[in-house]
Amino acid sequence: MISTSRPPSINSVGADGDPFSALLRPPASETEHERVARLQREADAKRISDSIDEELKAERERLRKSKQDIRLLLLGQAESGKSTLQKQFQLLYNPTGLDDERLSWRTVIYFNIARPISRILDALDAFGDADDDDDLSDGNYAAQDILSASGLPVASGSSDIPADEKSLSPSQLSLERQVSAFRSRLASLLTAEATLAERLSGGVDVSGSGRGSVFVRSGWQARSLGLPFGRGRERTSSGGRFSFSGRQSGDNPKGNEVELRSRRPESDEDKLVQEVAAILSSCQKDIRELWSLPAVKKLRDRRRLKLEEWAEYFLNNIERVSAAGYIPSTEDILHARIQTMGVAEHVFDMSVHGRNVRWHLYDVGGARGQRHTWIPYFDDATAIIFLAPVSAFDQYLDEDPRTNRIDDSLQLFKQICSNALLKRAHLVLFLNKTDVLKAKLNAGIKVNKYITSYGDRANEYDTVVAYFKAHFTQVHRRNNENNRVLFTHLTSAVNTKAMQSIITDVRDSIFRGYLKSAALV
Ligand SMILES: Nc1nc2c(ncn2[C@@H]2O[C@H](COP(=O)(O)OP(=O)(O)OP(=O)(O)O)[C@@H](O)[C@H]2O)c(=O)[nH]1
Ligand SMILES: [Mg+2]
Repeated sequence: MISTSRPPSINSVGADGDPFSALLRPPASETEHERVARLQREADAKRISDSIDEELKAERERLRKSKQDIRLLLLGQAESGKSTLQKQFQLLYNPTGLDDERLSWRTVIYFNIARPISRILDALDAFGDADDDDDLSDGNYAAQDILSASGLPVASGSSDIPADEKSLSPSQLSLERQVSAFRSRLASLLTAEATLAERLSGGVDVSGSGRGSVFVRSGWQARSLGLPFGRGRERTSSGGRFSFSGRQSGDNPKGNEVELRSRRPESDEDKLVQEVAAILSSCQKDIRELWSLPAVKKLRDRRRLKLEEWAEYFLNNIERVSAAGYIPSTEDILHARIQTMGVAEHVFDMSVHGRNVRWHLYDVGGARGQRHTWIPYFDDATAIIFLAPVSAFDQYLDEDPRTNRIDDSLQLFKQICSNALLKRAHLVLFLNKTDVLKAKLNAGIKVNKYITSYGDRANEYDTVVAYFKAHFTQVHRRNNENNRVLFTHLTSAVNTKAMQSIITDVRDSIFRGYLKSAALV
């Protein structure tokens, strides 16, 4: 048996020759002045040590609490509507946040107008008024291909219109001359397109972005309001995630928002926006004329020119959007298009059935080149909303023009359903852009022309939606080891009224699952 003696008390160590005690003891020759300095040093060291202990305790508490946070991933291919859905969450849970950003959306909206105008002119140059019946599988891709091969000048400021024709309005000239006249009259807007793109992207060029789309990181709002990137509403957490804050003010001091407002008028970015606003208002009539040109309608009808839904929306609203003093409406912001780069985190504090829970929404970039950035967010995801745009049956990926968008969505959904890291996450599917689907079917676009397996089923909304829904459900069923329930909604992410009730439904079902799993832990 081992016998131990009682350890010496701290007061007795010096006396029994303990070496540590001897080291800690002040020298016998210590003067009064040295003693005061030593005591001061010891007090300082204790204060620092106490504050480190406090920080560690707070960090442990923050981690403990954050484990109880809900983490919701918005996943889906590019253009599926993830950022639009995030805006709907913002409208519901942090509406003032959207107000703060309202003016900065002008940069995006002006870009969303300048880009399609340049595409319309390119398509007119390439195809003119040709009455051929060539029906291409994808007008945009083919048009782009032909355009790049044709080497046509884009956005040229000069024109070779004879002086006596210059006073004529474009509609009074032959189509070729009209296009040339439009290019000349819209030259400053066409030039502004590149400057707006540069301003939005902060000079970051992402390869494979297709059709010259502009990718932005979260925080672009601050940049477009004249703040250096990384200030204002953005912060980078230790994990390198970008985030916007909702209601809470912890890492988003109110002072920054005040600064955002007060600095806005002098910024260079603002000058650019004001210049483009002036250009737009001066060439509004030409834009309207170009947009209502029969040759443009013909190109669209013949699918030689496929404009995205946001391009049509802003061109249809050009009068209002290009009016002096224009301030984007909430609907305009919901329609504005800008590609997400990486992962943007948005934090909302929500009270659900009397319980306060912090929600982290992760809005990811959906283009193929962006998908690798999703993985670090998988292991602690509480829930996923997967968005599949069902209107995209006649579209192909910008990143890979041979892949049909619906096909890509199904492949991606399969990967998400079968991913081991995500197997415990609550799964919600939004079959989105149902309004665009309806419009396409009403315009007579045939599903079976793009998706041969559709066969001779009726080309009407209910049948088409049921067909796509069955495919997604089947993918889920075949990749559902955990017998996880799939919650499906038919959505139009730009429809605020409908979305608010769907979001509330989804929020409640996620919250119920969250409470259930918390009870099991
Ligand atoms: N009409 C209509 N437009 C929609 C709908 N959902 C999204 N959009 C528009 O489609 C465009 C693309 O939507 P985003 O939310 O930016 O797409 P995203 O999934 O975030 O795309 P990435 O950031 O590239 O991954 C925007 O102009 C939206 O306004 C919808 O249901 N109906
Ligand atoms: Mg996005």
